[in-house]
Amino acid sequence: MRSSPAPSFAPSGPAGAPAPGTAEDQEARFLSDLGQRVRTMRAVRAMSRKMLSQTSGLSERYIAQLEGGQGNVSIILLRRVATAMGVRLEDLIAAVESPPDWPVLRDLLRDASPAQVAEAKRVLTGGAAPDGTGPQRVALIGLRGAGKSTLGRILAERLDWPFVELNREIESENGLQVSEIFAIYGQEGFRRMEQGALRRLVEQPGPMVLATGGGIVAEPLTLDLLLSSFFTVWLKARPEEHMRRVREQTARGVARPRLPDNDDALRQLGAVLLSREPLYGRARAVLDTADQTVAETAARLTGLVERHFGSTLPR
Ligand SMILES: Nc1ncnc2c1ncn2[C@@H]1O[C@H](COP(=O)(O)OP(=O)(O)O)[C@@H](O)[C@H]1O
Ligand SMILES: O=C(O)C1=C[C@@H](OP(=O)(O)O)[C@@H](O)[C@H](O)C1
Ligand SMILES: [Mg+2]
Repeated sequence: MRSSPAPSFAPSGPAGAPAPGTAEDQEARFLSDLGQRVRTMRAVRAMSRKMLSQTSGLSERYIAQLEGGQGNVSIILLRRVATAMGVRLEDLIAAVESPPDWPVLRDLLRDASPAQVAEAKRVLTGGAAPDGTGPQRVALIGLRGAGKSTLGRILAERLDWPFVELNREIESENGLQVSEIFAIYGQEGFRRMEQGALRRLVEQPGPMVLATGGGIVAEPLTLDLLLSSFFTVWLKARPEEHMRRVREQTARGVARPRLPDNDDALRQLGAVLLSREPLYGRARAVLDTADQTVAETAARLTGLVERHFGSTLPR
């Protein structure tokens, strides 16, 4: 259980079901699950222990103990950890059932059909009813160096659709670079701005190819909005390839956050990819870009999108 990439944001085990074992066993499992959730959410957000330590004020050693399921963290310190990662405290411990109707809604949703869940989400988010054809919108997701920007631009050109880079939208809306937003407002602030920018794009009419930022899958509401409003494609590669591509870009002078050139950086990238795989895997389509040239991948991506939209594409 601990070694598998548990889907984030979901409490482990059926809610309310009594856990087997003695009270001590259950408590040890609770702490271990809590630690696993902290580790997974930190990895999904690509935060090193050092970064989390700096933003939360907890020592790296303390965070390591927490993630290892050792020691009974105080609720205030756990709150600091949650705030530093931009997650809800209840997502770290278990679902908190605060609104009085929550248990009823939860039970209804658990037994609902996919169509009922989709309708409930549409009502709750104030979204428009689907018109059956679906908007001509494609979003590319994946880890840094997946090819979202490169392939997105080529795809948009071939389809003659506008190309939008979400991180550039966020930068122009807020008058700050992504790195500055992270430095000033932290992960939580960036994810809020990212969600706002995505909402505004979704409200715009017309077709679009969108290149997202690698961490867009970290915030459940943002991911849901993306999945429900775009034909999403996960551009997949191996950690070494992500690493090599980003390094080659940096060497060519392409402006992007650097990746340190060491084994630890590769290990971290691998851990981030592993933790995000269940989230990236929610895309409607997956395109493996490993051992492929840009031209080959671009041709396959264009074919994939054309097959999906079929006759609705202008000829
Ligand atoms: N098969 C491939 N698909 C996409 N990009 C590739 C491929 N092989 C090599 N690359 C290179 O990898 C880099 C991908 O970078 P980029 O498009 O900026 O990724 P992202 O926007 O996902 O971070 C580019 O320099 C591109 O030329
Ligand atoms: O993977 C990530 O956590 C991030 C990827 C970046 O986007 P790119 O994938 O465009 O580099 C950017 O959104 C931010 O620095 C966080
Ligand atoms: Mg990019």
